This record gives sequence, structure tokens and C-alpha cells, in this order.
Amino acid sequence: QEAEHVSMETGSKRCGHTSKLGKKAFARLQLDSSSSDSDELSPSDEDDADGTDLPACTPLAAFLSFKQEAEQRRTSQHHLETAAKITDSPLVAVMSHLLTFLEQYSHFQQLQQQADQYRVQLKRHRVQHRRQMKALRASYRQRLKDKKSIITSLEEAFSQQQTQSPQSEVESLYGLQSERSRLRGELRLLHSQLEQKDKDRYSRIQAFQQQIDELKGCIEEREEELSRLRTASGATDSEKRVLCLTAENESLKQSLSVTQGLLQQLSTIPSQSSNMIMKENENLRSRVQQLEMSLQQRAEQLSNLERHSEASEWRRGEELRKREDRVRELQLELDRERAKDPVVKYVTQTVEVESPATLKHLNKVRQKNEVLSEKLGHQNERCKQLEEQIRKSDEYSCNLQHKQIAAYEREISSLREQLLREIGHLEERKEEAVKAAASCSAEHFQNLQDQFFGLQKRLTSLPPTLRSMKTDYASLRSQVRNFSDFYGSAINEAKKQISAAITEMSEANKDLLEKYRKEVALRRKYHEQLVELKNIRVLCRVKPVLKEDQHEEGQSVVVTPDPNNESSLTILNKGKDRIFELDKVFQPQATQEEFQEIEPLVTSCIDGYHVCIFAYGQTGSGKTYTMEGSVENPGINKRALKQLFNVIEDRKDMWSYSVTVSSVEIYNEVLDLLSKDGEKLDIKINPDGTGQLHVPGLRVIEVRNFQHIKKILATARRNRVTFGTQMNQHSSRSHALLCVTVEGIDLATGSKTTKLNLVDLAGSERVWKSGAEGERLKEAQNINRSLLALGDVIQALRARQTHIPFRNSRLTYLLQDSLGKGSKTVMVVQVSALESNLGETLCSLKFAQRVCKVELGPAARKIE
Ligand SMILES: Nc1ncnc2c1ncn2[C@@H]1O[C@H](COP(=O)(O)OP(=O)(O)OP(=O)(O)O)[C@@H](O)[C@H]1O
Repeated sequence: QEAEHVSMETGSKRCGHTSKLGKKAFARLQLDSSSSDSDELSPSDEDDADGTDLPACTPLAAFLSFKQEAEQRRTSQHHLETAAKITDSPLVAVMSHLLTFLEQYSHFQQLQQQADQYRVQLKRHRVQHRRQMKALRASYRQRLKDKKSIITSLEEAFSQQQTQSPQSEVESLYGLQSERSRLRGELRLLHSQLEQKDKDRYSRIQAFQQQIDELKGCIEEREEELSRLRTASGATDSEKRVLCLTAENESLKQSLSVTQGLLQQLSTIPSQSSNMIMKENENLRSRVQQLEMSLQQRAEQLSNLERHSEASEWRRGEELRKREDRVRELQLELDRERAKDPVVKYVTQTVEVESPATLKHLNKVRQKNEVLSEKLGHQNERCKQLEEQIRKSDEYSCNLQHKQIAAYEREISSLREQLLREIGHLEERKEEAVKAAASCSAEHFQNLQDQFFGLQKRLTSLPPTLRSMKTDYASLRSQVRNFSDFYGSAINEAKKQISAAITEMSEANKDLLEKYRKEVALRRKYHEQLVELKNIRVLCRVKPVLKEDQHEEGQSVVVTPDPNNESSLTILNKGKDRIFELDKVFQPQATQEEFQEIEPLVTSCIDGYHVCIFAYGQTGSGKTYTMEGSVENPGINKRALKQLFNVIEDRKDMWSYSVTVSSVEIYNEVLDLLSKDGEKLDIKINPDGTGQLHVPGLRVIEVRNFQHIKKILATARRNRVTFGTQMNQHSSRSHALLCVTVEGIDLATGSKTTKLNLVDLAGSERVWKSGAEGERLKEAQNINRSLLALGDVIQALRARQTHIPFRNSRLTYLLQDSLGKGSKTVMVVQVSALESNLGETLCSLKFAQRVCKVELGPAARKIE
């Protein structure tokens, strides 16, 4: 409860802090934007803004603050989840969830209000943006108009230039220069405007930077607090606070990074636009410079032309003047000569008549006159030529002027076209930039709007859930309030009850244990009495299913030992379960070590009882495995003899024992397994008068120790007849009988002799199944006959007949001592678990049950 209380407190504190932060951000942003925003609202926008007392701020700031709130809400939920994990109680976890939702509810309410305000602000901002865009477009249009007017004025200037004289051209050049200076002034103005814009942008960036610094300060504060709380040891509240603060710091960092990202975006957008404007201005400047240069060139050309025309005019004037002077001179001379004419005529007439000297003079004058007239003709011709030259030069200068003007015109028109293209291009680029900026801002607003709508939807869907959870929470809270008391008292009560029950139980257990011990002792006593009376025990071992046994695929297991009752086994026959009760059933997975049942029998053997252990069962069911075993897993034979030597060792102070061993094989005939000559033997009654059976010629070896007997067993095993059948690859085709005779001399009283027969019978088999033919068939028939005789003996013993047919077979004849009255016998019936062997398994188990019912009577010590 305390944990939840603390988390609630921290949550509310966090809320307060966040709202403070939000307000701070709003105030700051208001400083940036209110001056330009507040006076541009349309009436409809003002209507929208009615009822909200929050200052106007940019949607970006609103969005950031909103995001921050959402992050904090998420982290607070995470803290409560962590708290629930710590307290490790489902009820407290539910409580914490409810608390989270309550906290969220209050957050959502605040957020809803903020969302409304943000929407209004968004609208305002959109209107403002539209206006800004409109103004921008208008300013661009105005500037375009200005440029067009400049071009038209230039055109007019050029057209005037065409009509004007060189003097007027010079004047228009002056006009153009003044136009150029005016344009320069305009450019300067634009530049200053741009600088102003840059300054504004810089101040806005500064404001954002300040905001970021503040956020960083907040984070540092939180981190300090966090480290302070971390140093405080082991307080759960502090840990929670630490977790809360860590999460807050994370969210603050996130919002900081978001703000920085947006700041970068903001800083890049204006710089892009300013870059564009700068570029444009640069282009315009270079264009103006080009124009100026071309104007200057044209002015220079015009002045050159002027100078050239002036010079040619002057030359022409000079030439004309000279010619006029010369014509005048010649005219005067001509006039003078004409004026002299009557005197000469008279003289001539006089000369012709009167004097050869006069005639000579006359000829001279005439010649002179001819020369002069010739000179005059030349002069006239020269005058004509000069006139022609003047006319040509006039024509040339006129052509030159026209051509140059046409070239200028062409140049001007091409320049004008180029300028128009440039302007068109610039206009297009401007339009594109404006469109891109508009689409970008529209997209941005669309995104923001989508986000707001999404959040709004979420907010609208949450309140009903929150309401229901709130009611649940209230009821649970009241329950939880009383829960700790109730829980404590219930636990105390339960503890008391449990301790009482434990004491009661322990007392009852003591009684039960006592009773159980008594029961166990009684059971053991009765069992021993029963064994004493019955003296034949039947053990069953189920062979595990080996790979080589599965000749057919999909064979099912039909033999199942009862896991709860170690003397019962179930056979599934034709869909029905048949239960067999025996003295003990060993599971398929039973190991060789589990055959401790034989240990007391070995001790009985030393104590003077005749003991017989024999294995019976279908061929390949594991008889030899159980009796002999392998080198790694020795069977009953080795274990029994080891036990025998152990007991002898224990009793060596009071008893002196000698152990002899013989081994026979009943394979059609009786054969000695310990001699190599393979001589056939016969069973006879001992002529010593004890009435016991013996086999004359049988090799009997005295055994010194256990190691010695291991070698003897190996020899017997080697000499045994085995062949492969379909049922067993190493089928023992004979009954093997290991006969151990123990002669014990009581060092105090006298001596006694006992026998331990360990018998591995040949397997009962169905001839058709084992595939026996010829010699094997004969063997099988012999085996089956001797086993039949064993069955008859068992039947007779069970029926307590006076005549027991021991002599019907060599096997029963040899086992007469061990199966007869007063002996202790253990039969290990081996069965296969597979369905294919069900028939043999049933036969073996039926035989085992018959043996179970046999009573050999109380065992008798054979003491001499
Ligand atoms: N409990 C067991 N665990 C592992 N292998 C076993 C087990 N019982 C029998 N086998 C294996 O099954 C095979 C047949 O066993 P075994 O020769 O002992 O049968 P058998 O009853 O003596 O047959 P037969 O009567 O034909 O001589 C052997 O290879 C043996 O190792």
C-alpha cells in the first residue's frame, strides 16, 4: 500500500512538474511568436480561439510538450509495473495497474484540454502561415513587376537610342547609369531585408537553444537527484523514486533530442529559402552587371562612332573646303584669262600678219592654254572623283551606321529574350520553391493533424475503460485497505491451525509408524513361515524388448508388470487383461543386481538346506542371461557363489567349509561339462546308503575361492552345446546344471553336507516357430519331453501325490533332491513381452502359477 501511495504521489508530482515545464515552454515560445502572430488573426480564427486563456504557441512546441506528456505517462505505467513485480502480489499488481490508469486518466484529461488548445493554436498558425505565404507571393509578384518595368524602360531606352543622335544616346546612357544606381539601391535594400530575416532566424534559433539548455538543466537536476537517491540505501520508496526519475530523465532526453532534431529542421528550412533568395539576388546582380557592361561597351562603341563620324565629317568638310578654294582659284584664273582674251586676238591677227615672234608667242600661249584647259579638265575630273568619293564615304558611313544599329538592335533583342527567359526561369523556380514550401508545410500540418486525430481517438476511447477501471479500483482499494489486517489475522489463524495439525499429525504418525513396524515384522514373520512351509518361490522376469527381437515391425507389448504391486503382472490377450499373481515380478528394466532374493537361500544352503534355483521359460527369453549373465553383468550363478564364499569367510572361525563343484549338461544324454572327453554319464543312487543320487564318473572339482570358480564356470560355459535358432542366435540346446556341494564342519560339534543346484533349463519352444529340423528337431523333442516331465513332477507335488514321477526324465531325476520335500526352491520364469510370443508367455506363466501352488513342506536341514 505504501509503495502504491508513493508511486501515486510521485506520479502527481511528476504531473505538476510536467505541466510547469509545458507552461514554461509555452511562455518561451510565445515570446518568439506572439509579436508577429497575435495581430494577424482573422475573425473566424478569433472565434475558434474563444474560451482559451492559454497563450498562442507554435504547433511544434505544442506537439513536443504533448509527446513529453505521453512519454511520461508510459514511463509511469512502467514504474507501477515494476513496483507490482517487486511487491510480488497479484492483488497489489492489480492495484498498481488501477493506480496507473487513474493517473493516466488525470493525464488524459489534461492532455485533452491541451489538445483542444493546440488545435486552436494550430488553426491560428495555419491562417498566419497562409497569410505569410500570400504576402510572400505578393512581394515576389511586385518584384517581378519591378523587374519587368526595368526591362521595358531599358527597351524604351534602347528604342530611343535608335532614334536619337549620338548626343541623345549619351544622354540615354546617363539615364541608364542612373537606372543602374537605382537598381543597386534596390539590391542593397533587398540585401538588408535578407540580413534582417537572417537575424530573426538567428534569434529564433537562439530561443530554441535556450529552451534546449533549460531542458538539459532539468535533466542534470534529475540526474543529481537520482544519484542522491541512489546513495540512500535500501529504501523501497527511494528505489521507486529513482526508477521514476530515471524514466523521467529518459523521456526528457528523448524530448530534447526531438527538439534538437526539429530545431535543425527549422534552421535548415529558412536557410534553404534564404539561400535561394541570396542566389537569386546574386543572379540578378550578375545580370545587372552584365547589362551594365554591355551598356558601357555600347556607350564606348557609340562614342568611338561619334568620334569617327566627327573626324570623317571634319575631313570631308576640309576636303570640300579645299576643293571649293581650288575651284574658286581656278575660276578666278579662268576669269582672268577670259578677261585677257581680246588683246590676244588682236595680237594673233597681228602676229599672223605681222610677226613670227608674235606667232611663236601665240603658239606658246595656245599651248599654255591647252595645258591649262587640260589641267582644268583634270581638275574637274578630280573634283568629280572627290565628289564621288564623298558620296561613297557618306553612303558607307550611312550603311555602317545602319548596320551597326541593326546589330545593336539584334543584340538588344537577343539580350532582351535572354533576360525574359532568365526572368521566366527565375519565376518558375520561385513558383516551384513556393509550391514546395507550401506542400512541405501542408504535409507537416497534415502529419501533425493526423497525430492529433489519432491521439484524440485514443483519448475518446479511453475514458469509458478508465471509468469502469476506476470503479473497480475503488472497490479493490477498499478491499485492499482491509486486506492486510484480514490477511495477517488469517495467516496467524492458519499458522495456529497448521501447527496444531502438525503436532496432531506427528503424534498420529508416531502411532502409525509404530503400527507399521509391527505390521512389517508380522508380515515378515508370516512370510518366512509361509516360505518355510511352501519352500518354493516363483519369480518372474520380463525380458526387455531388444532390437533383434523385433522381427516384425509394429509389434506391440502385451506384458505389463503392475508398477504398484510387485507380485502382479498383466497380459493383454485378445483385448482382455489377464492378471497373474506370482511371488515377485521384475520389471523389464530390472538389473542383475536386483536379484537379491537368492542371498538368503545361499545362507540356507550353508546352514544345511538343499537349495535349487532354476530358470524356466521360452527359448530366447533370457534364462541363460539371468543365470549366467555376461562378464560385465554376472548372473545368479556367480552372485550366489560369491555370496557363498563371503558367508564362508564370515564363519571361518567357527566352521570349516569345503566347496566342490560339478557341472552336467542334459543334452539327449547326461554329459560332463567339466571334462573334455564328452563321455556319456548315467544317474545312479549313491551306494553310500544315504539314498541320494549321484553320477558316476562325473568330474568334481574342489573350489578354493571365488576366482577359481569363475574359471570353472567359464569352462562349463565353453563346453555347453549351443546352436543358432530362429528364436535365439545362441540357443542353449541343453539343460545346464551347476551342482555346488558345501561340506561344513562345525568346529565345535561335527559336520554336515548340503547341495546348491543352479539350473539353466533349455528353452521350451514351438518347433514350427524355432524352425527346428533334423538334429535340432530331435533336441527340441527331448527338451520338450524333459520339461513336460518337470511339469508332471510339479503337478504331482501340487496335488500332494504319494508318487512323484521324478524318474520320467533325467532332468527331474537329477533334480529330485532339490525339488523333493524339505528343499528350498526358487524358480525364475522368464517371459517375453512381445505379442508374437504371447502363446509361450501364457504357457510359461500358467506353469509358473502351478509351481506357485506347490508346497514342498517345511524345509529340513540335512545334517549328518
Ligand atoms: N534382461 C536382459 N537384458 C538384456 N539382454 C537380455 C536380457 N535377457 C535376455 N537378453 C538377451 O537375449 C538374448 C537371449 O537370451 P538367452 O540366451 O539368455 O535366452 P535363453 O532363454 O537362455 O534362450 P535358450 O533357451 O534358447 O537358450 C541374449 O542375447 C541375451 O543377452
